[in-house]
Order: sequence, then structure tokens, then C-alpha cells
Amino acid sequence: MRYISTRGQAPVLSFEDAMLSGLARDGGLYVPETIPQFSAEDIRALHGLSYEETAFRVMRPFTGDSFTDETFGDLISRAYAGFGHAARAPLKQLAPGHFLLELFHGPTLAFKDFAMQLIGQLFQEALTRRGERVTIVGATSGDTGSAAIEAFRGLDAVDVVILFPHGRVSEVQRRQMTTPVEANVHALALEGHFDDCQARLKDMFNDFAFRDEVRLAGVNSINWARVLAQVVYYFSAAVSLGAPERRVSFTVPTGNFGDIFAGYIAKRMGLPIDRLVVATNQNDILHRCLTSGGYVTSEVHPSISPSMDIQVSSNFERALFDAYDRDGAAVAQLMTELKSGGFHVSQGALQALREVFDSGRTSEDDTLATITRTLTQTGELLCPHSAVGVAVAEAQRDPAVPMVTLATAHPAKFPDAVERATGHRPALPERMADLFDRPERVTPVANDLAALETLIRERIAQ
Ligand SMILES: Cc1ncc(COP(=O)(O)O)c(C=O)c1O
Ligand SMILES: N[C@@H](CCOP(=O)(O)O)C(=O)O
Repeated sequence: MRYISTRGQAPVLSFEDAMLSGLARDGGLYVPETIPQFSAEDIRALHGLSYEETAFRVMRPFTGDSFTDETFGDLISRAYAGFGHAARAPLKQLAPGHFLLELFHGPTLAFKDFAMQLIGQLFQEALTRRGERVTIVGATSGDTGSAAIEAFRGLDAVDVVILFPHGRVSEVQRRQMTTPVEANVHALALEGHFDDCQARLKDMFNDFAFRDEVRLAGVNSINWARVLAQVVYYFSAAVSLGAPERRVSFTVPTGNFGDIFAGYIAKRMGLPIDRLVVATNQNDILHRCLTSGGYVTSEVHPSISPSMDIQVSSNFERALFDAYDRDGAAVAQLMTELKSGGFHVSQGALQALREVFDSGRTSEDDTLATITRTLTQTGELLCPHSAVGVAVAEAQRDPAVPMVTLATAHPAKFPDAVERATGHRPALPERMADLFDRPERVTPVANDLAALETLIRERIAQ
């Protein structure tokens, strides 16, 4: 299996090299050259398997000869051993035909753990075998950062540097990033919003001298391995609901487009997914784009679902690559236009996107009302991101096709919003009960590439 860049000008890499490289050297994102196909019989054979067994079968065709079967199976088992639910990604019924896929039973209480716990294992295995060391830099609107720190804290072969937007993550998210004591963890509070963090991260990858000097690696969904690990729960959920005999739709609270892109890959592999619904908060660039064809950035408005406060949605580039028939030059041109504020998707590409994706937007009030209503009607307490998903799914779903809404984080990560909706502050799990008593370690940084690179050089030299 070989990996190519969405901009067509970077070296073609193996799974392992693409995983360790992060952003392609032409600024694009790695994608598999071909998508492995699952027949109805292959999907039927997943019935009754554990989450780990399903993960092995779904991901194995993408990893080529980077890991032996035995090693890959072991790493998967280790990755999910620390999850707090035997099913790993349990399904709950909210209403007839509407299900919630709970993705928050991992160590940091968000869906990011599904990929990050596995990537931590894969990096450790590959770097130890190669005798190499890397500097992981990650950009976060709150959840990627804590999941990355949890997965890489204390590992010898890795420094992990996380950029988060100062004052724009929840207090629980911030403390998850600033309280770990390991010397290889560096939390940096950047003066700006998430898009600034992600832009500076991509600038670092495009500064080849710096990139090679620190041996830069990325664990945002820039990294194909992140997307791949998220494909698995689309399979596990659809199979539980009767695939391949029954079609299923998914609604996905969306920001950087990584999670829903994983659903798109599952569909392209042959999983009978009917619709993939992009659910956005008031930062609705993706909904506007799918509605009008114009992908035009505007100011980011802080919301009660802060992890989705994103305007430049990184993985949309991967969807555009397919929608433009894998024309890397066309994608590179769009990304150049994006630097000046936006672009228009061609009619053909827009039609291709609409054949797969629907979209909807939810206001702040509706998000709060959805948390209140869902708790009263079903007993399920939603985080504000999951509530955005449930609100859009309720408005759009076709009663003839089961709908699965992804519950992307635990409500206790966003206690202020949940308290506004329900009058109660959800408690953190016992193992995190002292989070607010632990001392914090964080460095404020300007939104400035040179200053950031200097700081990172200093930190990893210590
Ligand atoms: C809780 C939560 N929900 C939804 C999202 C959006 O997911 P994606 O960026 O993959 O679209 C994020 C951030 O990634 C998140 O942390
Ligand atoms: N919402 C994310 C933003 C980064 O997304 P990623 O999937 O590209 O890592 C976060 O919580 O940090």
C-alpha cells in the first residue's frame, strides 16, 4: 500500500513513513493510492467480533508491510486496554431509528483517544525499531492536545509540544494538557485561535530546515494514521445495526473534517453508508460550502462547543482531492486561493461532494435546548459537540434509514455548558477527580513562527 499527496508533488511513501512524516513535503495530506474494498461477505464476517478484532481486519489492508500481523494485533490490543467500556464504542438508542455512538470512554474522554492511543503504540514500535527520535508538534482546539499528551507522555523517543489557543479551550481541557508532569510534555498557550495554531504548525512543516533539524512529526488528523483508526468505529456501529444487509447514516459533529472523512473512507471501502451528515456549530464554513459551493473564511466565533471552532478545516482538502478526480494541481490551486480568503468549488466537484455529504448548522440556543431535551427524554447527558450532532440529525434524518450520531466527548469536559442546560455540573470520572488540584505548567507564546521555533528548539534541547 502506497500513500500519495493531495497536491501531487511529494514523494510516495509507505504507511509507516507517511505516519512518521505528518504533512507531505508539498504541503498536502497523504492519502492511500487505492482504497481497499470490503465485500458484503467481508462485512458479514465482522459480526460478533470484538472491537479489537474488527480494528485489525479494517485497518490491516492499509498498513502494507510496515508491521507484522502479530505485532499489529498486539499494538491494537494494548491501545484499547485502557478504555472504560468493554464495547469500546457502545451504541445507545435515543429514539426509534436514532442511535448515539459513545466515543468518549477512552483515557481523555474524547473520540481522539481511539486514534491517539493506537498511534502512540505504532510510533513507539516504529521509532524503537529504527533507533530514531522525533518531535511531535500538535495544534489543538482542546481534545487532540490532551489525547496526544496522554498517548506520548513519558516516552523516550518523543517530545510532544502542544499549541492551544489561549483562553479558548474549556478549563478541563486546559488542565488535561497543563498538569502532566513528564519532562517530554510541553503545553504552549498561543495568542490566537485554533486556526492560528494549525497554520503555524503547517508553517513549521513547510520550513524544511526546521522540520529536518527537530525531526518534526504530527499527530493531528494531518496524519493519515489518525483518520484510519477512526474508520473502525463506523464499521463496528454499522455492523451492530445490521450491515451489510441494512444501510446506515451517520451525523458527525465536525470541525477539522477528520472524523467524517473517516466515515467517507468506510463508505468507499464498501460499508453501506447512506448519508454522511456534517453537523457544525455557528462556525459553519463547511455547511455554507456544501450549500453554496463557496468556501470563504470569516471570523471565528467562540462557542459552547469550542473544539469545533474552526474555519480552515484541514481534512476537507482530502475530500476535495477525490471530488476533483484526484487532480493534485487543482487542489494546490484551491489551497493557494484559500490563503487569500477562500475559493469556489467547481460544479462537478460540488455535485460529487453532495452525493455523499449532507450538512446542517445548529445555533448556541438550540445546542443547549438539545442537551436539556435529550436528558429529559432519554436520560443521556450530551456534551455540547454531541448535542450539535443530535440537533442536526433530528432535523435531517430519513426515518427509513437508521441514523447514528457520534457522541464525540464526555459531558464532564464541558461542565459550564452542561450546567447552563441542565442546572447540574457533571462530575469527572474518579481517576481525574483531583484534576483541579494539580499544579499547571504552561508557556504563553505569541502567534509568531520564528518565536515558536526558537522556543521548541530550546525545549527539546533540555
Ligand atoms: C469533541 C469534539 N467533537 C467534534 C470535533 C470535530 O472533529 P473533526 O475535527 O474531526 O471534524 C472535535 C475536534 O476535533 C472534538 O474535539
Ligand atoms: N477539534 C480538534 C482540532 C484538531 O483536530 P485534528 O483532528 O486535526 O487533530 C481538537 O480538539 O484539537
